[in-house]
Amino acid sequence: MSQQPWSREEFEQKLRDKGQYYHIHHPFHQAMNKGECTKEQIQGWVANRFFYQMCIPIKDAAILANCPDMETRRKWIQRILDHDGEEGDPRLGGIEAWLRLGEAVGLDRQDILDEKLLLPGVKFAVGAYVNFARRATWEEAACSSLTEMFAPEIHQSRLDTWPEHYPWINQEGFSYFQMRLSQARRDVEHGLAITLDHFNTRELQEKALNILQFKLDVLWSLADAITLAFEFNRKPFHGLADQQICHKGLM
Ligand SMILES: O=C(O)c1cc(C(=O)O)c2c(n1)C(=O)C(=O)c1cc(C(=O)O)[nH]c1-2
Repeated sequence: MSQQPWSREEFEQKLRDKGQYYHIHHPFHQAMNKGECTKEQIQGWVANRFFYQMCIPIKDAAILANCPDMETRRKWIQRILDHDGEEGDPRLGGIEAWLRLGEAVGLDRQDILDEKLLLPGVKFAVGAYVNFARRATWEEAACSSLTEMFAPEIHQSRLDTWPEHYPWINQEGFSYFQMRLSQARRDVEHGLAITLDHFNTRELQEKALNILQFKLDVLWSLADAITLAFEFNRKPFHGLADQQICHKGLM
């Protein structure tokens, strides 16, 4: 016989407990927030995280494409506008704000766009997330966005520690982290409501926890790839090529 579903409150708590595996606990993120990273390491993270940034609206468009519910689409579409920015709106979209963070840490905007520092491991991790959103149901894909429950804390910790640890970073670069504090909280409210409503048997609730773990794995793998390249100096094709090599497109 199948087990009783957890109550809404118990289920939400189990989702929130997954925060113990959030990338805020990854050694690379911990080092960044303790001021232990070099300029090259910060640049490596910013340039690679940009790929995640670029793919978020593509992932959200995939969710919209799979969602027959107009009310949900009306709310979900805001996520795309948050990242792409709206025409005529002086507020920055997330992608532009991230490019400015890139400039603030001393990177060239065109180099970021040309993926000069992008690692294959990061592409694979982010690609897995986008492809999951394409293939899964829209409720499952919405559930996978719930790592955002834990994101305001990591953005806030950067705002709290980076200006002191990395005085060479131009302060204007931090506006992305500031922006996301409120945007992530609003997104979570919506994503969580969808998840708590849809995953309403014990089997489905366990599936939701597994989906959230998948997304935690994506973020952890991304940080692992960056660690190998920028902390242990083992970029792909180390010893075989002078410059960084990575395929383009093909996702
Ligand atoms: O900097 C971070 O550590 C971090 C993590 C995450 C996340 O938890 O997936 C997101 C973001 N930032 C972020 O800025 C963002 O816009 C975002 C959207 C999503 C998503 O899954 O839809 N995650 C995240």
